[in-house]
Amino acid sequence: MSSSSKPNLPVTNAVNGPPNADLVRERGAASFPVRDLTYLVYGGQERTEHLERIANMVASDPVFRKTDRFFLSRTEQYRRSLEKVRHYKELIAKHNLHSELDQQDLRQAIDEDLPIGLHVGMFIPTIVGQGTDEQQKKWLPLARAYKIIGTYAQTELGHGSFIRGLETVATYDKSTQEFVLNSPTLTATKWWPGALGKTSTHCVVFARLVISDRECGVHPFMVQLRSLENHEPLKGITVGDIGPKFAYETMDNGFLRFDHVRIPRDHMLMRFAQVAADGTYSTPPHSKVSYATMVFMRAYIIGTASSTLAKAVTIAVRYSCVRKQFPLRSGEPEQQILNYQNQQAALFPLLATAYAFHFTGNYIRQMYSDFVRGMRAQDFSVLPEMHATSAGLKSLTTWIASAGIETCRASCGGHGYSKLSGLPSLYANYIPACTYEGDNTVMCFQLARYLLKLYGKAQAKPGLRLPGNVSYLEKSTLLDERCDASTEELWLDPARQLHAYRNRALRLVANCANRLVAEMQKGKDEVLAVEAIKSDMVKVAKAHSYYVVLNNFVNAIEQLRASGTSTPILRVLKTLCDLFALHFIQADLGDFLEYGYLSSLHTEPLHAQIRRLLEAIRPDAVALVDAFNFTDHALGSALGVHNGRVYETLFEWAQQEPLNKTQVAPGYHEYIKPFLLAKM
Ligand SMILES: CCCCCCCCCCCCCCC/C=C/C(=O)SCCNC(=O)CCNC(=O)[C@H](O)C(C)(C)COP(=O)(O)OP(=O)(O)OC[C@H]1O[C@@H](n2cnc3c(N)ncnc32)[C@H](O)[C@@H]1OP(=O)(O)O
Ligand SMILES: Cc1cc2nc3c(=O)[nH]c(=O)nc-3n(C[C@H](O)[C@H](O)[C@H](O)COP(=O)(O)OP(=O)(O)OC[C@H]3O[C@@H](n4cnc5c(N)ncnc54)[C@H](O)[C@@H]3O)c2cc1C
Repeated sequence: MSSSSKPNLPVTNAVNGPPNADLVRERGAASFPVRDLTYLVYGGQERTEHLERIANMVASDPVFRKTDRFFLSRTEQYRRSLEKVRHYKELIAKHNLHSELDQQDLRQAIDEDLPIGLHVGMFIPTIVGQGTDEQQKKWLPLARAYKIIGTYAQTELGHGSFIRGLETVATYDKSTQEFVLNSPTLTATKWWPGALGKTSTHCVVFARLVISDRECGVHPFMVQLRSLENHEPLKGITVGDIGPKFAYETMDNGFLRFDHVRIPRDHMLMRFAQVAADGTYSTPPHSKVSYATMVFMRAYIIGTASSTLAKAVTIAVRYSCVRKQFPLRSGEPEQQILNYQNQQAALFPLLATAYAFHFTGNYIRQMYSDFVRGMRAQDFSVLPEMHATSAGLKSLTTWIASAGIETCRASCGGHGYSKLSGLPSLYANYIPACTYEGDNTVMCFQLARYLLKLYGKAQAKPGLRLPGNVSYLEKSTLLDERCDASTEELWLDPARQLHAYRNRALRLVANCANRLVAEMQKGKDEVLAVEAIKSDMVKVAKAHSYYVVLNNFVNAIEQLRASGTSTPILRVLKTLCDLFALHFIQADLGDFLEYGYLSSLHTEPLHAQIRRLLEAIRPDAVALVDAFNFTDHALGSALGVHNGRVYETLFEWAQQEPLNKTQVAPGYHEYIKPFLLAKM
């Protein structure tokens, strides 16, 4: 079956001409209607077409061009991103894109780490989440109209993960009803906040509140940094850019120091904790409620892992269909490299994972909106589950996506190493997601601690009912059960796949809990006992998060089946889900073998079934990446162009290299000529 209709996307940036014949053939051979899968991914036909209109507008707009980015200096890249911000604002006005969703769509289409990312992603959400109604009324209209530009300044030179260790102080001065912000040490310097260095006029600063020498913990404060007239830093404020980074050149990550800067009392964001005029402090209803913006951003990051990985896989799969190396036998035509099993084994599990993460993103969005509804009604009961689940999923998805982009790059051979492949910058700009919004390892501890607690509770109180995704912790009898997937066919049973993931997670939790007890029996207190099991805690968090991802993928397919999704689409999604499930068992086989859950009786059919799944996906691989519907602008890759004119595009883009502006190299006269022409 061929695609039901052609995607309505322009082929920008790529060199025009007849499309690559192999890609055309692959597209014609898809077993499912590609367009329908695109609608499924983006939430229906109408929404897809709306996104395409925005994507087309951006892709054909010269201000948003990306192809020159590799040849610009850091300062030029920052200036260009400001130009894009200005144009983004002009387009909002011109096309009446005033809704939050429209603006999000537009930013996504622009596809760059713009210096307003923190303004939109953390500054405004913190005002919304932590500000009183009056504070929201005062700052939100200004922020939404970009009359002020803000960021989220929490991390310091000396502390990021350990928020309670922050050193910036906000001392309440009752006589003037002001807070005095101060950076008492070098390590108290705010360091890293995006757009802090050069762009922001304001920021939400996290500082330790001190009232009459009493420490009241870390709280958020609204602080103006720069003049709204001339952008000069205000008195007492030292601010600047932190300098060169691994990548992320368009973002002015900054430093910030306060020298006894005074702000009015109503600049503390007081939705949950308050300081009255006389200095009376009211505690928040939950001690971690001021961390809520981070939970929001973690949920957002989980949602973007799918699209980021999908971009890398799209580039690598398309290129692997165009690229040919070696005939199988002499005299035969050369093979597309995607026909090689090793290439499929590298790329198809990542393709499956990009789809798996799509459903994880839907799940966390739903969980987050339930949580926000609860918070508005002063119900914080879901916070621990939301925090733990999002911390674990943020870690797993960003780790897999980061490693996956690198696998895609390596799978493109030499051309993958060229920046023109788009993969090096995709990787370099994405990997900090493993660090920001909570170092992944530190986040894993949070989830593991939550699971260990619930496991302990379930052990102490048989019959206790735990919430959905953690209910398996009640069932210690699961530990005695073994895998019975002794044939290839049985490995395709979702119940058996989930059983394996649940069993592994429970075993690791139980093992960790036992080790904790054993360490304490050796005489350690609980704190030191936890230190002795920390690497196991990371494994626990990952194992649980894998289970959550798979469970959601399986459930999503069931829901799609129930809502009448067509058989070809269900079939291909089921194949991807199977590959996701089996690949990550194969990747962590030791976990499953160690406790005798699996034996060679099961591993042989497991490996064989994975090989069959790779073969099953091969004819649909191009259609499956096409269904993500990226424009050439979004991919920014000479290897991933929709028309497959890879070599023509690479050649043309390389001509832009500044070294090619002259035939004779700069430096020739000083450095090459002397030894070439030297007498022997
Ligand atoms: C949809 C539209 C979106 C628009 C987006 C626009 C585009 C945006 C693009 C932007 C791109 C991305 C840019 C990146 C920007 C990056 C920003 C940042 O990095 S901001 C800084 C982030 N910093 C961190 O994440 C720090 C990590 N550290 C922590 O979170 C915490 O310190 C800690 C959790 C590690 C420990 O906290 P601590 O206070 O020390 O608590 P304890 O460990 O003692 O735990 C006590 C207790 O509290 C529970 N807890 C901890 N945190 C939370 C929480 N957040 N919520 C609920 N509960 C929490 C913990 O589990 C313990 O529970 P207990 O029951 O006692 O065991
Ligand atoms: C690109 C980028 C953008 C950022 N944007 C912002 C921003 O806008 N605003 C902002 O406030 N911050 C921002 N940050 C800072 C970021 O949030 C922190 O860097 C992050 O939270 C990690 O904290 P850290 O740097 O203190 O790492 P550390 O905690 O110092 O981690 C170093 C190592 O120590 C390990 N470790 C730490 N604690 C423990 C422990 N208890 N047990 C065992 N191991 C441990 C970690 O796993 C890690 O391997 C940004 C960072 C980057 C890279």
